[in-house]
Amino acid sequence: MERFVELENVQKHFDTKKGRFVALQDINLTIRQGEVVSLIGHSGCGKSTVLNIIAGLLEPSDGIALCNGREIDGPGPERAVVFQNHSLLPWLSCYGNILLAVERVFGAKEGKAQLAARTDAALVLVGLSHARDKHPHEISGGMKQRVGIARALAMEPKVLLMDEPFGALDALTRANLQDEMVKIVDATGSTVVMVTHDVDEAVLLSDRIVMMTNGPAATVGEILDVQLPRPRNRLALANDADYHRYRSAVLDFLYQKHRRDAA
Ligand SMILES: Nc1ncnc2c1ncn2[C@@H]1O[C@H](COP(=O)(O)OP(=O)(O)OP(=O)(O)O)[C@@H](O)[C@H]1O
Repeated sequence: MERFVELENVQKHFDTKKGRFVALQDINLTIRQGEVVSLIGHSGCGKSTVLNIIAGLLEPSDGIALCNGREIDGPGPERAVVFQNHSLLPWLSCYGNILLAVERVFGAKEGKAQLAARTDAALVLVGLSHARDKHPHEISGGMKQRVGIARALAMEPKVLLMDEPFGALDALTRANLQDEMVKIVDATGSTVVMVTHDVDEAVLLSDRIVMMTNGPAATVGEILDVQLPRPRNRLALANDADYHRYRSAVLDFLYQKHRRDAA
């Protein structure tokens, strides 16, 4: 598989009132096309900073970030982001929110019918056709998050970046959405980079789990290859020895090797 996102010796510091704070140091990571990669680590270790560098929302202080062989020099539709809080426009319907993004990306070269077809297809993908005309305040948190995912996918990004996309949801809704995401990833072959705190989510969804050390100067500690066959099924995995082995490896990294006591 082709190298797709590359971080080479990335360092990121922030100049604060108290002086320079080095958040990331020596981050080296290569993500291949079609791969689902999770970033996991304790709070504040720099997961979002890594994601934001790939998104082009933050610039590395040193080193280089590449997408498809080109230096990332700002946000772009090839790298769509889904945040924890859906960030939908409240005055637009579900359909309108997705259409807006679709128009931005494809509006210059496609007609209205094509743009509408893209929008409808995205709603179908996340099972939300029935809610197409509803506004964000009329739907649940899980549905809003699905609209956010549909909006990102409708842009046909080369990489889908997700920052704790299910973090604000209750456990059941989160599980449902994770299951949907498993299917969407299988169906679309998307390249996904996802920040998560949830070990089960990481194992269920990922091809590789990037485990980060604690900051300051956080870096990639270990990378776990998750070789569970796809399609994956939550119930079947509950009794799968390999699943539990992967899960234990992540827990061991977080709570033995890189334990961080509560502040
Ligand atoms: N703009 C900024 N200015 C100063 N420090 C920052 C800034 N952005 C992030 N940091 C610091 O950099 C470190 C990494 O932050 P980041 O948000 O990437 O961590 P995280 O692993 O995503 O955390 P969480 O899991 O709690 O969301 C933290 O110590 C944070 O306080």
